[in-house]
Order: sequence, then structure tokens, then C-alpha cells
Amino acid sequence: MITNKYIYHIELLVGLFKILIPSVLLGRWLVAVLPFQIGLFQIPLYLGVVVAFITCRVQYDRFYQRRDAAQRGAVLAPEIKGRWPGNVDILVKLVKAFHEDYPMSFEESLFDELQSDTINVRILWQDLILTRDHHIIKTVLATRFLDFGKGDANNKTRLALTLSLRSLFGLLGNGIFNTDGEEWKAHRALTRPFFARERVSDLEHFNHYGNKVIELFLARALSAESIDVQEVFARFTLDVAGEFLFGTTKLDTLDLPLPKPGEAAVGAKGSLGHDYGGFLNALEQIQLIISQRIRRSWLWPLYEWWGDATSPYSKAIDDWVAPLIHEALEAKKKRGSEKMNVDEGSLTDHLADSTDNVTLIREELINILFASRETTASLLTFLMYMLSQHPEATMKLRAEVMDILPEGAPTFEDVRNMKYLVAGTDHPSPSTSLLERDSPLVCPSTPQHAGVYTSFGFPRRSWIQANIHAWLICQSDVFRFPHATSKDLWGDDAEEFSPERWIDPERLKIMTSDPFKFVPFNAGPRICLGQKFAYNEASFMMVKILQVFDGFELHQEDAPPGSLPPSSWKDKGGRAAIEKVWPLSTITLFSKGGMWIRMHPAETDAE
Ligand code: HEM
Repeated sequence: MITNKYIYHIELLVGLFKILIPSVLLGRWLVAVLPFQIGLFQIPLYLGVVVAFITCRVQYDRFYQRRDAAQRGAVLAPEIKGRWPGNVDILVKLVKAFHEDYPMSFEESLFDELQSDTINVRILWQDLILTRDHHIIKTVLATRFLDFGKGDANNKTRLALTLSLRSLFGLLGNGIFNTDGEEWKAHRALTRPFFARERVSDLEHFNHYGNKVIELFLARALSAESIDVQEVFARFTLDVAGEFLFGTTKLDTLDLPLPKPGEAAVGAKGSLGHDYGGFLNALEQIQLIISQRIRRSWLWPLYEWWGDATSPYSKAIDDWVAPLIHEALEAKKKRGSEKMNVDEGSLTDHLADSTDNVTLIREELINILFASRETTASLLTFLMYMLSQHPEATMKLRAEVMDILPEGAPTFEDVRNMKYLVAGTDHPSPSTSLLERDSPLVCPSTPQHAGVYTSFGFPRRSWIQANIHAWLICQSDVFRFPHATSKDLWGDDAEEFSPERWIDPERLKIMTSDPFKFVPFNAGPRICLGQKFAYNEASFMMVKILQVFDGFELHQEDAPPGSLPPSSWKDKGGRAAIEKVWPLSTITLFSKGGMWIRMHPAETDAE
């Protein structure tokens, strides 16, 4: 059987043959018809024929796509014209910008350069449509949902590789994130009941780990030292997920030593103070490999020609998860025909209740762990950052918390009554949705610059990056980055941190005028299953923090060397000029070197 592992090799060979066979035939014909012998000059001749063949093929495809779009009353999205073949120079700039620039600013400059909110970056001849146009995002995510997919799951023998399916395979296998069509539907049906309202509205399961976070924060605050809140929130969300999803308290990462101010090293994602051990290191490593793959575009498998770089780490994950699944299946046997109640047990138990397929359970668990962890941690981290920069918002938020619940664990109702908190947390971590079209599509007309309406035709097999990322970060109050159209979407104060925009009726009208302006959790049929869980988790943690602390000071000088934003950002204007941390993004957003905050215990200030 052909496994996913070898598909790239086969695709590459098929692709090469498709180019080489006609080129060789053409070359032989040329050699035969030439009236003289060319000897060794045959080599450059054959090379020339290959180059000419590829060029003609690319031009023909372009001509065909343009004609097809025109027949449908559309145009192709404006294309970035790099200096090097295949836009290799743009690829190099993208990678460089990823390491050095303010997130998405290079992409933003490309939108601006072409004066369009939808562009084709066409890296290495692969159509890559970037869009920050919410009309198109709506089409992709909702109205024409069925026309788009995560990747080419059915046709496994063609050269176009998709980022989503193939590059994430090492980690996510065929889980909910990584599948399409009927397979995805089956996953969603399997997992959805676990996120029933009764279960996610029970905030009690955050309490144990929430208390641990407070203890850690207090210990550092009492010694007047800063703490890397990013690291703490990453562990908090992980430990919560471990219990909620896997039904295990074995992770307990909050008990491991934390990085110390001034002594931490720059880690893969944040600061590094401790080696987590097998399972967690494996998770971190795989996520890094995936983000590397995304940057390498469709060429990534070449870097892993001799073996899937994720394999050793997948094995470590398997070794950790397998006994938990085994336990859940054994427990099911003992229960006999009795099914579990919807509000009992972990996700592992529920999945085991529905299937004996160990691979399916494993993949589903890892998918949801992947979905749940960094996203919520990132939201909490950047919310703390914003509070550190806006003491007036901290005061307002704390006043609300102290008014409703000065101590104790908040319930779902408590949180729901905290209007300012809800507004403050309405800024989830950005993410990028990357989808693929398998046939040409014309999107509905969308207003482009200068009020001109345009319909874009997306060529067959384009990758479409609904650029929720660029698009999202600028519009939420926590994640705002310079964005050409954010003011059009969100008003003149788009770049200001202002939870009030979610409360003031007039401003709220702007926010809610089109639900597709704000899609951090995706939209349409594939909307995030954990949205309520994430809001509850983040709100719970913030209430606990604000009951104990009344001020947060950013101490980014305690971060490892090289973590502060480059001084060149000062000239860039917008958020880049004022940012005090260096936001970086792999799949979710994080702060380089951690987010070092000194907490002020409320009692200390009162004295
Ligand atoms: C602030 C936190 C979160 C954000 C911003 C977020 C965002 C998203 C986004 C954008 C997607 C769509 C991804 C794509 O298909 O390209 C998604 C899907 C998903 N999320 Fe979340 N998420 C968050 C937290 C969570 C949590 C806590 C859970 C579970 C406990 C979760 C479970 C899922 C699942 C299962 C999917 C796949 C849905 C599907 O494909 O049908 N998420 N999330």
C-alpha cells in the first residue's frame, strides 16, 4: 500500500517525468533534424529544451487561467512579480521577514504594492492567494465552503502539495484538523458531543491549575521578580488539556522549575528554563518542524527526503498516549454495554466509548491538544501584555471583578456578568487558515481600492490563505498590527487597545455589522469547536489573577538577550514603532524570549 510517507517521492517522480519525457523527445527530434552533428553541445541543448518547455508550460497555464477567469466575468488576482524565476527572491524575503520584521508587515507591503486586498504571491510557480478581504474570506469559509478543502486528500498522485494535509501529517495524521469531506464530518460528529454546553460551562476543572498559577505568580511577586507569563500560561493550558482531554494529571508541567529572570535562554517559542521531557519536547519539536515546512513551501519534503523529520517525535507521543488509550478501552470493557454520561470522563473515555480504533483515538486527541493549547495561552499572554501597557484598563477590569467576585473560583454565570472582561478577552490568538481549491472558482464581486468592484478567479489548485492572521491581528484589541484596511473595517481607532469597542453600542455596531469581520475562531461549518471552552478558560484565569493582583509591569529586559524588538522598528510607524515585545508567529502568535511581567499583589499596594 502507498502510505502518505512516500507520496511526495512518487509525486516528484511523476512531475519530473512529465517534464523530462516531452523535453527529451523534443531534444532528440531537434538533434535529428539539425543538419550537422553537435557532439557535446547536446547537453546545453537538452537543458535549454527543459527550460523552454517549463517556461512554455507556465505561460500556457497562465493564459488558460486568464481566459477561464475572463469567461466567468472575472480577473486573476494581481500577481507579485519577483526578480528571480519562481519568485525565489520573494520567498527569501518572506523567510527573512519572518525572522526580522514585525509580523505580517512584509505581506502587508505586498498588498499595498499591488493595491489589492487579494494577491497571488505565486511562490515556486504554486499559486498562493493571500487575501485579507472579508468578502472573500466569507466565501471561502462559509458560503462556498464545500468548494474548498484542506488539501488533496483524494487525489494522492499529483505534484501540488498542500501545507495543511501533508505538512501536518506527522503530528495530526488523519484527525479532525487534517481531513476533508465525509472523513472530516465523521470526526466532527465524533468529537462535537464532548464540547456540549454543560461540560464547557463547568469552570471547576480550571480551578486546580488556576490556583497553581496564582501560587507561582505570588511567589515571584513577593520576591519582587518578574515571571515569564507566557511560559506559565503555556503550562497552564497544557495541564488543563491533559486532564480534560486525556484524563491524566501526569503532565503537571506547572510543577517543573520555571525560567528565571535574566537567566533564561531564547527557546523555540519563548524562553527556555527547563527541559520538559519526552512527550512535551516531542510536541514542541513537531510544531517547530511544521512551521519550518510552511516556510519552505512545497519544497519542504526535499529537506526530508530520507525520512520524515517528525517520526522520532511522533513515536515519543505515541508511547505517551498509548497507555492512556489502553486504560480507557479497558474501562469501557468493564462498563460493558453501559455508555458514559455526557458530562463524565475525559475526551479519551468518550472516544473509547465510540470506537476501538486506537489510531483514530490517538489522532483525535493530538489534534485537539494541538488546537486547544497554544491558542488560549497566546490569548492570555497578550492580554497580560496589553494590561501592562494600559493600567487604566487593568483598574477597570479589576473593579469589575472585585465587584462581582472578590474571591473564590468564578462560575460560568460570574464570568458572563463581567462585561468588561468579556470585552477584554474578545481577542483570541490569530491563526491562519490555508485551504485549497481543486477547480477554478470565481468569487463574488468585492469592493477593491477606489471603490472598484472586482471578481477574482482563483486558478485550479491554488492555495488560498484566508489571511485571518494579518487580518485578525490588526482588528482585535490584543493583536493589532498595522493594516491598510483595518481602519476601514474597524474605524479610526483600529490600532488602539480599547475593550470599550465591544461595549459602546455605536462602536459595537461597527464590529458586528458583518460577522466575517472578526473570525478568529474561523467561521462556517468548520468553526472552532473549543471556542466557548477557550473563552471560559481565559476568563477564569483572568478573574483569579485580578482577585490577587492589581498591577502588571512589563520587564522585558529580564528576557534572554536578543528578545527585545529591533531598534529599526521604531521608524516603521504603526504598532511596530511602539511595541515593547517582539511578536513572532509560527502557527499561533508568541512573544520572542517570553513575556516577562512583574506582578503587584493587591494587598501590597493597599498598605
Ligand atoms: C483562543 C483560543 C482558540 C482559537 C483562537 C482557536 C481558533 C481556531 C481556528 C481558527 C480554527 C480553524 C482552523 C482551520 O481549520 O484552519 C479552529 C479549529 C478547531 N479548534 Fe480552535 N481555537 C481556540 C481554542 C480551542 C480550544 C480550547 C479547543 C478545544 C479544547 C479547540 C478545538 C478546535 C477544534 C477541534 C477545531 C477543528 C474544527 C474543525 O475542523 O471542524 N480550539 N480553532
